[in-house]
Amino acid sequence: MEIVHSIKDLQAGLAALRAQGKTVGLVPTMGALHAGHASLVKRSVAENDATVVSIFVNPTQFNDKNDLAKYPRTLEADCRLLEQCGATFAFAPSVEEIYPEPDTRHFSYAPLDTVMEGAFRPGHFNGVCQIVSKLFDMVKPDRAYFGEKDFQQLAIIREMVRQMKFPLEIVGCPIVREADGLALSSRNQRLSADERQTALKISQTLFASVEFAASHTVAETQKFVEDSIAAVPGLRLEYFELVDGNTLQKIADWADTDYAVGCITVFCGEVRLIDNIKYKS
Ligand SMILES: Nc1ncnc2c1ncn2[C@@H]1O[C@H](COP(=O)(O)OP(=O)(O)OP(=O)(O)O)[C@@H](O)[C@H]1O
Ligand SMILES: CC(C)(CO)[C@@H](O)C(=O)[O-]
Ligand code: BAL
Repeated sequence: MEIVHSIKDLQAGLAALRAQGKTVGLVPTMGALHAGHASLVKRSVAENDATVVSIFVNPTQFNDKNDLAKYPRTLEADCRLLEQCGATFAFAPSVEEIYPEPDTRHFSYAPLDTVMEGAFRPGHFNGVCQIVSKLFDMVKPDRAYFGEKDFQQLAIIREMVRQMKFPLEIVGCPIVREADGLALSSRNQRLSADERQTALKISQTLFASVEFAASHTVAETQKFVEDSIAAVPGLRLEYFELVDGNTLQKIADWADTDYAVGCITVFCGEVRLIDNIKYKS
């Protein structure tokens, strides 16, 4: 595996592969890699001749400076994991390399990007689209891999690709969880041992809500989740929304969709965690 920091070096390496007719997969990340990321990388390695993994804590998608400052950075360990997964390039650019001047482009995919994370992290998806579109332009991948843990992000990137006609395939990958159910997240590293136990209630509540939903209305299921989280000291619910998985609009009745998804964001102490779950129709 080659570790590259400049766009020029990355593109030189990619040109050599392209000249041999090789396909390229791209896995965009912000580093602090874990088994969730590894699942995306392994899938790309299996489906493409070469895999680029970008490691870049993208400042334009952070609306909270504290969150940006505290985001874990573990480049050496990340590169060891990527090597084991069979990645071809780890692309770890500086902020100046990616944004030599401010990116003034504005991306708007309303109503997909105005609800949930879009409402609580103003500008977040604009920043995500800025960096992801730059990566698509730089790498020109055949396929790009994103996790379903960031469910709304995946929907917005699919819409960006559709509208901007990027000639690539977006591959959504299932959420990887700890053995006890907690969704893997780089931000889990910031949890104390006690908080880690408390955070477990998030996935447990989602799993329980799927069983509950089988014999209750959407409104009752909403209340079940809200009450379950409120009953846990140390957790603060930011939102829980039951939405159509394609439109991301709230549903009022299970019959409104055959693809219902519950998206949740919870503060565990100071750490903001997200998760989601599908409901059977
Ligand atoms: N547990 C997981 N299962 C599957 N994919 C995941 C998981 N965690 C992250 N990903 C995916 O990895 C890619 C990079 O995500 P990112 O670097 O933000 O990691 P992260 O763990 O989601 O970090 P954080 O949630 O703290 O921002 C995204 O496409 C994301 O959806
Ligand atoms: C897609 C992404 C790498 C863009 O910075 C980020 O939003 C993430 O890690 O999900
Ligand atoms: N995984 C989404 C990146 C972020 O939280 O900014």
